[in-house]
Amino acid sequence: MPYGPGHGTVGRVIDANDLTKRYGATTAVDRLTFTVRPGHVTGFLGPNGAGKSTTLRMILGLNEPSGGTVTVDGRPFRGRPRGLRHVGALLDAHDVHGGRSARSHLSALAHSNGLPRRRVGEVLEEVGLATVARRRIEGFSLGMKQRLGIATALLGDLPVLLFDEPLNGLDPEGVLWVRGLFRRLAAEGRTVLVSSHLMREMEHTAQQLIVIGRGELIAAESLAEFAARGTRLTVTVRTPEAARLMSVLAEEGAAVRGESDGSCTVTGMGADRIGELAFRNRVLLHELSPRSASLEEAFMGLTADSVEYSAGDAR
Ligand SMILES: Nc1ncnc2c1ncn2[C@@H]1O[C@H](COP(=O)(O)OP(=O)(O)OP(=O)(O)O)[C@@H](O)[C@H]1O
Repeated sequence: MPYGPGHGTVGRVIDANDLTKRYGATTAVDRLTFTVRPGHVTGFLGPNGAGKSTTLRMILGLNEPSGGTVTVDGRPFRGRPRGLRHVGALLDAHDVHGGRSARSHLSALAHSNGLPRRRVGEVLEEVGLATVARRRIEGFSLGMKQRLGIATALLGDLPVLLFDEPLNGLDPEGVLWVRGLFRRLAAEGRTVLVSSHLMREMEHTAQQLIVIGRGELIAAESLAEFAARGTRLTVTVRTPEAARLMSVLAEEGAAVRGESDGSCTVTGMGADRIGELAFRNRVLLHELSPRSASLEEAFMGLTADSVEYSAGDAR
């Protein structure tokens, strides 16, 4: 897709300041402050109900903040939604008229937003729906609807793009395609904000992260910074003398957990020190493997207190 220097390089920043949204007694978004910059993909992460969609809707001006501000291009919300001429967005892939074809859906949007007709063909090609463009949308799979939603977001060829859970329903090939697309859009100098409730989806998609839980900011940093802060080293140890090793390590301040497969998981102590203590206490080791917690584990650890519904909840 053409996106030349004529579009300029300023005015692609999303700035939220103390952004708040209340629905009666529910605070969906709670004094969120963050900045989303152009040039890389920013993942907007949080468990279900964390307030991601509400935040995206406020960025678009579809919901009015109860407090604070959010600006795109320095312009605050002024009571009028930002249409397809200002910010490209995929909010809900199901929110389309099923009786229409993909082409007529996009043509109607292009017409009502004053966008050139040629964009319809271009975005259909871009998202891989050109060959099914005349089929009714109601026969589309969720993956095809996601592609159509992405086409809608791209229609205006805009510098700021928002995608709410765009990877939902895509097959592995579709996920790879969408990752490549987002990276290219960001490399072209656009601001790309992508929401998800799964770290494993963002791990290979985003370079920057904004993590929220129960409407509050938990982290706003690069993926590398998040990984360094959130992951903690554990060591897997196998020994025929587990009980003795556990007491030796516990005495030295490490936390040791026995696993169902007979191994021990040690936290709070490096593999070197564990090996040294085992040697000194003549404990035979069969395995000593350092292991970093996955980003998914780090994300779940950081948001554990803010999950609305978790396994085991009697709701
Ligand atoms: N129109 C509304 N009226 C009342 N409560 C709402 C409304 N919209 C959202 N909420 C509440 O606000 C909170 C945040 O919802 P939101 O949809 O923004 O979260 P989310 O992070 O996008 O979650 P999900 O991934 O499940 O869509 C939830 O507790 C939700 O029930």
